[in-house]
Amino acid sequence: MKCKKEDMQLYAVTDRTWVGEKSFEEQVEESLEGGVTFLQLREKHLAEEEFFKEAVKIRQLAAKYKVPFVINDNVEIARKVQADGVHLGQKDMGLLEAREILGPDKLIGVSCRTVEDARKAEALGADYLGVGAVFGTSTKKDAKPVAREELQAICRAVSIPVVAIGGVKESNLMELKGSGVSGVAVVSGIYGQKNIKEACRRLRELSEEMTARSMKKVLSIAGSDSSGGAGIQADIKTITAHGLYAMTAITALTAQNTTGVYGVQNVPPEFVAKQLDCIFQDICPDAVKIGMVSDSQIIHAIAEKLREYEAENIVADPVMSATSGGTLMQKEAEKAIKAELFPLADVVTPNLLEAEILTGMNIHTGKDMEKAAQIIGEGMEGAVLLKGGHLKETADDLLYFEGKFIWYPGEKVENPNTHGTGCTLSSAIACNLAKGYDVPESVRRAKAYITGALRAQLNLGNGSGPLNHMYALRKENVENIFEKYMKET
Ligand SMILES: Nc1ncnc2c1ncn2[C@@H]1O[C@H](COP(=O)(O)OP(=O)(O)O)[C@@H](O)[C@H]1O
Ligand SMILES: Cc1ncc(COP(=O)(O)O)c(N)n1
Ligand SMILES: [Mg+2]
Repeated sequence: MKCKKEDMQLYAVTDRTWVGEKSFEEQVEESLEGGVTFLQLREKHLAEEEFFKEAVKIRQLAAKYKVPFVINDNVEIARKVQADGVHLGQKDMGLLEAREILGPDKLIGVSCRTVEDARKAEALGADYLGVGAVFGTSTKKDAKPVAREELQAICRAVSIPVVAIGGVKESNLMELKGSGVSGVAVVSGIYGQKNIKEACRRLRELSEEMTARSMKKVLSIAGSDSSGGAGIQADIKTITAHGLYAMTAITALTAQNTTGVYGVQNVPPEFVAKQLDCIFQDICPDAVKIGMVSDSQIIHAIAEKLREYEAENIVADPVMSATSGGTLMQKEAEKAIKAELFPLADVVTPNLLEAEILTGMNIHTGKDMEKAAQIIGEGMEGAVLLKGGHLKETADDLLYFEGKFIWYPGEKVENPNTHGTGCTLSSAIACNLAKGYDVPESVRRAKAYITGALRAQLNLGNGSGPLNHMYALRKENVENIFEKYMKET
């Protein structure tokens, strides 16, 4: 399909009614900055020559933001400025004629209001449909709203993307949930607003929520911790607390609690690979965190699959032992993790003890940490985060990123319950990478999250207990949210 459903998320239709202090181009650029995903230039009264000049400028802007750009009605201008396509209303030039002029590769969008028209347009080769008006609109006063049932039926009848148009604004956008549309087309809700960029940001967020495409997915490849504080369980809680969707590939079962590790059962490497096939062939993750991987065959299987599926945003935590002291990685696996997983990672997150083993040096001072991070980073394109949780006075972490050192100073929280801190930190970094933050910002945000989870002072079990992953959702907040939900449903 030439036109992706995601492109329809926030489809802006220009209107020069509100040109004043800001020029038309400034307004369009602001909307692109705010997150518009598709741009239609709509001019009703410009002379041909001016329309052409303007279209050239707007086309460049759209290209700068890598957003598809179409012209309303005017196929000739679309051809001359080499726009990505054209949008045809019911009374505009016919689809076949436009296709003849523009060729097979350009996008042609068609306005329609009924299932019959929608089917016809798809059969004639339309790339997407604009259906409306879905609400009463100030732009087209005579446009009678299309009933929700009809909109739903249209979305079911065609396989090309459908964008809802007509009177869409922040206050009514969510009413389109469940209708099957791929996004919304907005005119005055964008260009009639004082702060266009902010309006677009909010509309985009709402539209993503409406189409339920907004949830990023994070995969944890790690071991299960029966006590729920580290490993897979810590990762699922962390990912969920970040508002994201958690998936898992389990590498080992551990029988452990806050006092120790009492047994480990590794999962056969082929079965780790099988879990990864199932994940990547269906719900492809936006980021991957790797935790406990106890032998080199499992490591090899993981590396192979991550390469095969070209996984992105990989955080590798070289877990060697539990806070309580139990061994979680066999000695022979140390080399494999360095050789096979580190080169694939965007960030690796050793603690001080792991860094000593990986480098063979003793680490006591900040300078030692810098030297160790540099050594670990050799032969890797990604960054090294050397965690300072085991320092005596502070909890300063060090990031070695693109040849530079970035320190994240951290106060040492008085809390003996640190089971799962490393797991939690690495999955929080993966969450932030999935959300689109760069590595230094992802680390900053993850560090803030872990500090809050330690400050919450949860105290469970007889040994070094787990963190409160849910601390940001205080009890009263959760209850309020739930109460509100119960009233609404
Ligand atoms: N007592 C503490 N106070 C504040 N931050 C801590 C404390 N213990 C650990 N951290 C932080 O938790 C994260 C995990 O670090 P660390 O405990 O060293 O890893 P690991 O769990 O792998 O041993 C780091 O950001 C570290 O600074
Ligand atoms: C299954 C499993 N994976 C990892 C850890 C390390 O935990 P930490 O986050 O304290 O380093 C653990 N204890 N158990
Ligand atoms: Mg650790």
